[in-house]
Amino acid sequence: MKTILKFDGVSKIYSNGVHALKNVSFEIKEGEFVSIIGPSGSGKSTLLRAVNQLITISEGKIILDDEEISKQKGKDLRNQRRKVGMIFQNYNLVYSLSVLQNVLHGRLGYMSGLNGILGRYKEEDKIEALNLLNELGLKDFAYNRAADLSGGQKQRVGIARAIMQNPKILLCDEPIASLDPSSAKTIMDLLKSMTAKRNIACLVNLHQLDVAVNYSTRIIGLSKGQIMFNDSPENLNAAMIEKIYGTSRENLMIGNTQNAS
Ligand SMILES: Nc1ncnc2c1ncn2[C@@H]1O[C@H](COP(=O)(O)OP(=O)(O)OP(=O)(O)O)[C@@H](O)[C@H]1O
Repeated sequence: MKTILKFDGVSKIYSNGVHALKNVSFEIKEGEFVSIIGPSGSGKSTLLRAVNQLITISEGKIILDDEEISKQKGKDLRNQRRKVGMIFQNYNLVYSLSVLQNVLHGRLGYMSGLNGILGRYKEEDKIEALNLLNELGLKDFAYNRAADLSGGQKQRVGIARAIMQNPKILLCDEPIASLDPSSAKTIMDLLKSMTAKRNIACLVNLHQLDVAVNYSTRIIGLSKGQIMFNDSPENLNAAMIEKIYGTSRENLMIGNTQNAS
């Protein structure tokens, strides 16, 4: 399997002096589903935002699909960013627009500025967007305003928009943090199945340890900006959990630990 993302000795020091990432190195291969866990402030969001240069790293290299994105600028950076789909905790939809228009926004990075502003999408893009909405159980909502949907449905639109971008990797920043447990399961199941089917890698920030264990092919555990663990979920034992969170498993809200389907 091809490596799609590589962090090589990456550090990030914010202007206030906080050392949010310390010499972080790891690789993600095509089709992998990798969760990043760790206590609040351990650097999970910083790591995710570094991937497509939403923040500039202080040291090291980030290689995305064989090119060093941490050195790229302008058009090259824009082209690289097309390979990275994003899923947000708060969905980041345009609520005044229809569900279909929101999904089509996934194609904006491939269009000229004028065509994008005027919403001149290709017919094949519209067909693909409708097919994706069908796959996600939202076809009947295609012409509703995004504002009318429930949280779980909004996140499904977020997934459709990200996949519409034809990415090599999806970055998901706490994708289920705003959802009830049932919608959260639906979203995790969809994220896993839709990315596996398309061989898209998934890098997911999670606060829910049980979810990370149930869904991931690999878990990266961060503590104070450093990688403490980078292995399969089966190897995440109680001692390691304590090392990552600085507290025992009993003191964490874990939830149920049944395997995901
Ligand atoms: N823009 C910023 N400027 C200065 N410091 C920042 C900035 N963003 C994050 N930090 C600091 O960097 C450290 C890591 O933050 P980060 O948000 O990456 O952690 P996190 O693991 O995602 O936390 P949480 O789980 O609470 O979202 C924290 O100490 C945070 O206060």
